[in-house]
This record gives sequence, structure tokens and C-alpha cells, in this order.
Amino acid sequence: MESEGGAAAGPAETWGESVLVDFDEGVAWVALNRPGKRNAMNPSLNEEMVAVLDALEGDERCRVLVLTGAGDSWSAGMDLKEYFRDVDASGDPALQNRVRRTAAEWQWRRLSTYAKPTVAMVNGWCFGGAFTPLVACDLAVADEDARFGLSEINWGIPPGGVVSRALAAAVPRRDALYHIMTGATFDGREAERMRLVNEAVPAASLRARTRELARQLAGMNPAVLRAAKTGYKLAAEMSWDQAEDYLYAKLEQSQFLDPEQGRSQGLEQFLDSKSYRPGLGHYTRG
Ligand SMILES: CC(C)(COP(=O)(O)OP(=O)(O)OC[C@H]1O[C@@H](n2cnc3c(N)ncnc32)[C@H](O)[C@@H]1OP(=O)(O)O)[C@@H](O)C(=O)NCCC(=O)NCCSC(=O)/C=C/c1ccc(O)cc1
Repeated sequence: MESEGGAAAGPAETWGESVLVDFDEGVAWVALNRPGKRNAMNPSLNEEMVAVLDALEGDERCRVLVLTGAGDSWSAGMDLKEYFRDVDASGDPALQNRVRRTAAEWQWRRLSTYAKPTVAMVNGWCFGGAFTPLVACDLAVADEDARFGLSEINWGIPPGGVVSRALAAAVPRRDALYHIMTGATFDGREAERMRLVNEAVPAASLRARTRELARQLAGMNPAVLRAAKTGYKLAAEMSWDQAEDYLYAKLEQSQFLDPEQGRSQGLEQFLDSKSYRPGLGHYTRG
């Protein structure tokens, strides 16, 4: 994968056959790599992605993870042949359970509470099951001409896995039901309007804008970022009383786990040395 902004990225590492990882200044660019199949997610790609997420969690070269697709697709969703027809043909319920579990394992279970910030860079086709990792990523930037669709209804199934659950968490009800029920495609601009992605940009600036965002996150306090994003996501499922207790616990946990003691630095630099204003920017990490 080419790099922008003058930074030389190393050669992309392959993880098995279906995933590429390219490290560049604290950002791991993870590309689903079945461009000939529009990056449809088959069981072996799903297994590789579980391994990639595991490996990058402990890899210092990855401070932020960007999830994208090789070629002109982000992902055409689940592989209709290998994930559905071949598994049906096996007649093996245990196999079906295993492939479903592996897909869920990376597409939302690990990704949605990943220890590091995650950004989806939607560079093209995005269908069906691909909405799950898209919503699981913390932030998303799309090519304004990328095409999205909940195509399940077009080939005779309701959305499966947790696709509808992910939509309920991310987009307004009218938009979700319209697209679930019609299967109509929409572009990156429309995805931005319904807040499925943070922003949609022209293809020519997609990587540069994603890189800028990822680099910003890579420069921030990782312990506090982790507590902030996980706290938001999990508290959304709780009662207010539970959320208050949990978020205070999260706050105290982040101080305990933060080797740079960002809170003390932040208070000192504002109240004593008066070197910054928290309302307008960050403390300087020392
Ligand atoms: C508009 C596409 C994305 C691109 O069109 P194209 O650029 O003209 O490309 P082709 O259609 O010629 O596809 C190129 C190759 O990729 C293959 N391919 C292209 N998407 C695919 C594909 N999803 N599968 C399996 N081969 C494919 C396609 O068969 C073909 O293979 P080959 O003939 O060997 O070259 C088109 O391929 C397309 O409509 N793909 C299917 C999109 C789609 O409906 N995806 C499935 C959504 S449903 C879903 O994800 C389910 C979620 C779910 C989750 C969890 C659960 O437990 C249960 C359900």
C-alpha cells in the first residue's frame, strides 16, 4: 500500500493470504486482501483477522489501526459461496457455529472494544456483513463515491449476524429500516449524512485525511484514549446509575494504568505553568 505525506512505509506484511498489514509512523494499515473477490469475507480471512488483531494489540508499531480494503472495495460483505453455500453443503452444524463464531470474534467482539483506536477507511464497495466491522471501528472516513448497501434483502435473507444491531447503534431508525428493507445503495456522502461515517472526502484525499486523523490519535495518551472510547461504548448499554459508577471506575482505572500520569500533567500545565488551555487543545506530553 502506498504511503502519503512523504513517510516511507515498509513493505506490507502478509498474514496468511487474505490480509495485508503496513506500518507507517505508529499507524497499522490493515487491508482486507481479496480484491478479486471484492474483499468478501470468507472463513479463512476471518481467521486471519482474529490473528492480526491479536498480534497488533501487542505490537508497538501499531498505536492506531486503520481498517481498509485492497483494490477498489472495502468489503463486499460475507462471502456468499464460502461462508454460506459451502458451509450449508457441509451439513455440519459444528462447522457453521465455528465459522459464525470466528466472524463475530473479530468483526465486533474484539474490534469494538479494541485496546487501540480504530479508524475504518472505506475506499469502495461496502455491503451487508461489512457494516459490522465498519460500525465496530471507533471512527470512519469514506470515499464520497464509495457505495454502501444492505444487500441481504436483494438475495433473500434478512440481515444476519449483528448487522442490524450495529445499525441500531449507529444510524437513525428511518435510514436503517429504509436500507434494510429496500436494499438500495447509497454513497459516501449519504453515509456521512446519516452518520454511518464521520466524514466523506474525495477519493484523492481519502488516505491523506485518514492518515491525518490516525496520526492525531497516535500522538495522544493511549491509556486515557482507551478508557474514553471503551467507557462511551459500554456505558451506552447501562442504566444511568450503573454508567455513573462504571465511568468513575474507568476514570480511576485510567489514572492507575497511565504511566505518564496525564491528569497530573494536564492540571499542572494549566493551573501552574499556564502553558495551555484544556478547552482549546492538549497538554504537552512529557
Ligand atoms: C457490486 C459488487 C460488490 C461488485 O461488482 P463488480 O465490481 O461488477 O464485481 P463482480 O460482481 O464481477 O465480482 C467480482 C468477483 O467477486 C466475487 N464476489 C463479489 N462479492 C462477493 C461476495 N459477497 N461473496 C462471494 N463472492 C463475491 C464475484 O462472485 C466475482 O467472482 P468471480 O466470478 O470468481 O470473478 C458485486 O460483486 C456484488 O454485488 N457482490 C455481492 C454483495 C453482497 O450482496 N454481499 C453480501 C451481503 S450479505 C452479508 O454480508 C451477510 C452478512 C451476515 C453476517 C453474519 C451472519 O452470520 C450472517 C449474515
